[in-house]
Amino acid sequence: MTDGDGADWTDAETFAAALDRAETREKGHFFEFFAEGDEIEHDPGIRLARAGNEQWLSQTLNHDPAYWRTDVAAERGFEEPPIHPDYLLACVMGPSVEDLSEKGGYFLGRTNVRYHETVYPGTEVHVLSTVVDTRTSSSRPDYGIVTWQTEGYDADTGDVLVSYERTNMIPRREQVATDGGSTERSDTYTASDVPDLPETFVTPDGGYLEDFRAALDRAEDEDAAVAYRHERGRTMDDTLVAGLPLATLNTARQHHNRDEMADSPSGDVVAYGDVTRSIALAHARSDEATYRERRFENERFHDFVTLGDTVYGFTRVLDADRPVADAEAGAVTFQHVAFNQENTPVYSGERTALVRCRPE
Ligand SMILES: C/C(=C\C(=O)O)C(=O)SCCNC(=O)CCNC(=O)[C@H](O)C(C)(C)COP(=O)(O)OP(=O)(O)OC[C@H]1O[C@@H](n2cnc3c(N)ncnc32)[C@H](O)[C@@H]1OP(=O)(O)O
Repeated sequence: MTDGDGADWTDAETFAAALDRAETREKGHFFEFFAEGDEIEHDPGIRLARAGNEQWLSQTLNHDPAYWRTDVAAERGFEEPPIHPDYLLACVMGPSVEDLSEKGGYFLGRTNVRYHETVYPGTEVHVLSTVVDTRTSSSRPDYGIVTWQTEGYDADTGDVLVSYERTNMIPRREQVATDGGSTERSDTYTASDVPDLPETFVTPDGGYLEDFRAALDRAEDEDAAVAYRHERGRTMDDTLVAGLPLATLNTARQHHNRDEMADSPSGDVVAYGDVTRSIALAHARSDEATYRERRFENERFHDFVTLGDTVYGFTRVLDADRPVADAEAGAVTFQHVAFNQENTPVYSGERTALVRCRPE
């Protein structure tokens, strides 16, 4: 095979020499690119399709029929089966990766996740991020830490659908002197991540609002916590690790480039944080009568999840309100932990959802 100048590209040496001389057209941005207050519109945007929603829900075990059965959707007060909040969130973060984090680095956490509207299939979503904080990582001189506020909004109406603050480690173009912190990995799950745990755990009798309220009352009498694990686990396969993030336009090499990841600390591709969390949340939701998702706070990704790892879930119930008038549901605040087959926590976060009252 020769081109016009007679170069033989199938000759290994010729091609290796060409690659050596070639400049790489880079993707993504280094830490130095980001300055507080900068606004970045993420051009790809995304169109939310029912097929993508159903693929996400089936693969992550979020088997809640309100998201595909019209009769159940109507009973739950939706116009038609809507887009699931986990899928919506992942689809808003996905198109932002190319601009914000494709250069590499780790998704550390997210907070202030708010769902502003119910979203239906066919919605075109545009995504906008604002840099809210940049700082040097004291423990890893090759990285800085950036926090962005991101909003996904309806391209037709301009209404904000979901918003959150996300923090990543981002590689620096230039290394800087640090304050001398260690570059060793710290214990990634610290006591401060979990409220103090009493000796005794109480498990609710069921998944309705009354069950959570009764369990919290019982726990208070016995100086116990309402906490339990969920039985299901989900082993991370190619569909979950590479397929689902790509379906949200997430271009992070961590999920789909095994060649590049072989030399990274994880040694292999790692799961998209939104997939890992959605699986643990699905395990939790399978033990509760969810009505609506409301908000998430203090989400942290503590450790890598790689191909072949299995994701399980653990839940502590922190609070349960009285029913909201007319909705026949009330707010429950949970702390969820995703953990792997070695019982290592990989994700934790606080979630408030409306949970249905027991039917009459
Ligand atoms: C979409 C996507 C990628 C993308 O987006 O393209 C992804 O899905 S990718 C997959 C999901 N992700 C992961 O797989 C990461 C799992 N995780 C780990 O493997 C370990 O966590 C670690 C190796 C990253 C770090 O390990 P570690 O060094 O032991 O961790 P820590 O010392 O706790 O944190 C180090 C510094 O980050 C500061 N820090 C931590 N958390 C927060 C937070 N929430 N807000 C603000 N600052 C924070 C901390 O304050 C410290 O700052 P300093 O460097 O200044 O001390």
